[in-house]
Amino acid sequence: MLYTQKTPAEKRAALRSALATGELLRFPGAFNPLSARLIQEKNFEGVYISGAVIAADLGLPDIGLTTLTEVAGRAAQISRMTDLPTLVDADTGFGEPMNVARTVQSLEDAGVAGLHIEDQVNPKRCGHLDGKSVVDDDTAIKRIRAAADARRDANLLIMARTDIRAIEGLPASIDRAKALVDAGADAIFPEAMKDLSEFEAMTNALDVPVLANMTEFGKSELFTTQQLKDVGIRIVIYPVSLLRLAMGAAERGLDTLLSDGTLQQTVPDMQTRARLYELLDYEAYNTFDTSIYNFKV
Ligand SMILES: C[C@](O)(C(=O)O)[C@H](CC(=O)O)C(=O)O
Ligand SMILES: [Mg+2]
Repeated sequence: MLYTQKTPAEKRAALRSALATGELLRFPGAFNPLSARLIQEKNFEGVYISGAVIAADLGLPDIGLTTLTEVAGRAAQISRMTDLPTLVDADTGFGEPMNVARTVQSLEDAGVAGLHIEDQVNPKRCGHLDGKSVVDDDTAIKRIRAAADARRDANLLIMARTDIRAIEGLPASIDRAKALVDAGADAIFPEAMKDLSEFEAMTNALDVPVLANMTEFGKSELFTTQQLKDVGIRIVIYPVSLLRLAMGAAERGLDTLLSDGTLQQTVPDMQTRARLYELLDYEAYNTFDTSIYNFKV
């Protein structure tokens, strides 16, 4: 009832131990707090909180327009709806290294289990678009060092994302990832890898967990969990997928309403009232309420 039964510290410790097993952890992106509950019910290992989704939700392109306050607020709403560990997209960290430190503490307060900070210059853009640029080694390292130093819970996962692959190629991307691990990154998110062999080169070169981004309509093919596991990937995100599915269904529904004048035909595609109430745990609230009114004096 209400929300998660686990503290952020417990979820962070759980993520650390799950990563230590060497299994592949699947993190679909929640597009709202309720969808995080769905992800948990379906037994995924974690919930991703996408910057692109937060921006899109506000009607904004994903070019660094959202603020730390907005991202931390959404991260808190989503994290408190699930017992699963959450991983949040902190973009470029919202400023200089000092700002990165504040970002880390704000997101830690929001209850996330981990976050990633990327090496793009501001204004950043979606990692799967062309025309990105990245900062130099020194700046990228300072961001990660500031992030690692700022956390108060040693289990908060600091993941470094590098966007350098699309600009300077795979070897540069491996060098950058190694430098970011030396700077204190607990895990690496190599953005826009071209194929499976590139993911494999990355996992072979590093001693820390590597994330694969299975975003649709991007630069990487949509590999299966088995394929990713076989090349040593330890976390996979489906950042925008649930939003795309929901918005696709919403658009088709609106078209049906326009053409038919009723949504009758679309009802079988809808989540039922019963299923919604189940996800919301209505029953528990009922019981709670009844127990109050059954109180005998
Ligand atoms: C992972 C990502 O950073 C996100 O914000 O979800 C995006 C996803 C996308 O735009 O498809 C990304 O840059 O890959
Ligand atoms: Mg993003």
